[in-house]
Amino acid sequence: MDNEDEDFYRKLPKVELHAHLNGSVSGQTVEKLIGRKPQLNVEHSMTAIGKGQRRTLDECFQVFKAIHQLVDSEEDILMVAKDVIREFAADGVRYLELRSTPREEKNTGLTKRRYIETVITAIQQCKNEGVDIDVRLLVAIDRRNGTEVAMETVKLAEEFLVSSDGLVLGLDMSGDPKVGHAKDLLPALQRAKNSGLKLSLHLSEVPEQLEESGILLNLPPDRIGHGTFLHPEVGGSQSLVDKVLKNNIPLELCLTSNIKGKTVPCYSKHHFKYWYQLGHPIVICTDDKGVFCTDLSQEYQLAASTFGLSHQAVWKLSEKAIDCIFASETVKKQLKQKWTDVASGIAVTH
Ligand SMILES: CNc1ncnc2c1ncn2[C@@H]1O[C@H](COP(=O)(O)O)[C@@H](O)[C@H]1O
Ligand SMILES: [Zn+2]
Repeated sequence: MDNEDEDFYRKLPKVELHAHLNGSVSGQTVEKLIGRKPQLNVEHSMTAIGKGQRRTLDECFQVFKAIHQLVDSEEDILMVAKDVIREFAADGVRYLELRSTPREEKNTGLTKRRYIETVITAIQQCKNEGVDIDVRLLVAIDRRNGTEVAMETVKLAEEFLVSSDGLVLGLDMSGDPKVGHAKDLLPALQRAKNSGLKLSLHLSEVPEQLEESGILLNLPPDRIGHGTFLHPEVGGSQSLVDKVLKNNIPLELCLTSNIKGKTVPCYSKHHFKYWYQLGHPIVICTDDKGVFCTDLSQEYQLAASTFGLSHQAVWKLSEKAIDCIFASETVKKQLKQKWTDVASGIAVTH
C-alpha cells in the first residue's frame, strides 16, 4: 500500500460493529498487563497471531485464555477498554459497538455486574476526555456456558438496557462454535429479543451447522457474525441464504480473522464476494484486532485490493455500515452528517 492509499483508509470514517474487547487488546497494552502480572509468565507470542501466521480456531481460543488470565480485575478492564477505544478512534473509527463477556473472578472480587459497569465507565471516561468516537456495548453470551448462564446474562443486559442511557444496546452470542448447541440458548435469546435487546449472533462460523443456523435464523437475529458457511457453495444451503435475504440481516465480515483462524483458505475465497455481489448489507469488521494483529483501515484496504473496489466503492461500504448499527435513528443521522462533512474535506477518487 503506498502512503497516499494508506492515508485514504486511515482518514476514511469507519463503523466497527464486531469487536471483542479482550481480542482487541494491542501489543502495547499486553506489555502493560504483563508488567502488572509478571508471575503469570505470559509472553507476547501467547496473546497474538503475527503476520503470516495461521492457527486453527481451537488454538485461537487458547489465546483468549492467556489474555483472560492477564485481564482479571476492574483495574485491568478499565485500562484495556480505554486503550482499545482510543486505538479504534486513532484508526478513524467514529462509531464502535464493543462486545464483551462479563466474567466473575474470585481472586480479585470481580463480579459480572462490576465487569459491565467498568466497561461503561471506560466508555464514559473516553467521552469526557473528548475521544472522537461514539461507543456502545453489547453484552456477550459465551455459548460454552450453557442455558443458565445465558439466561443470567440476558437478565443483566436487560437491566443495563434500561439504566445505561443507551450505552448497552444488545447481546452477542459467541465462543467456541464447536462447543455446545445454540438450541440450549434459544429461550434466553428469545427473551432478550422480546425485551428489546438487539441480537448479533455468531452463525455458521464453522462448517456443518445447518440445523443450528436454521434455528437461530428463525429468531431472527438483527445481525450475523461471520456467516462463513451459510451459502450452498461452501456446504450451506439456499434456504439459509433465503432466510438471511428475506429478513435483510446484515453480515459482519472479518477477513483476516477468518484467514488466520483457517476457516477460509485465502482472502480471494472469502465470502465477502458472495454477499457483496448480491448487494446484501455487509459490514467489514476486525473481530479481534489485537489477536489477529490488524486494524479496521487494513481490513478495508484488504477487501478493496482483493476484490478490486474503487475508493468510491469503499466509501459507500463504510457509509452503508451506518444503517446496520444498533443505536437509534438519531445517531444514524448524526453519523451520516459526519460522513458527509468528512467527504467534503477529502477527495474521494474513482
Ligand atoms: C475468532 N472467532 C471467534 N469466534 C467466536 N467467539 C469469539 C471469536 N473471537 C472472540 N470470541 C469471543 O470473545 C471472547 C474474548 O473477548 P471477551 O472476553 O468477550 O471480551 C472469547 O473468549 C470468545 O468467547
Ligand atoms: Zn467474533
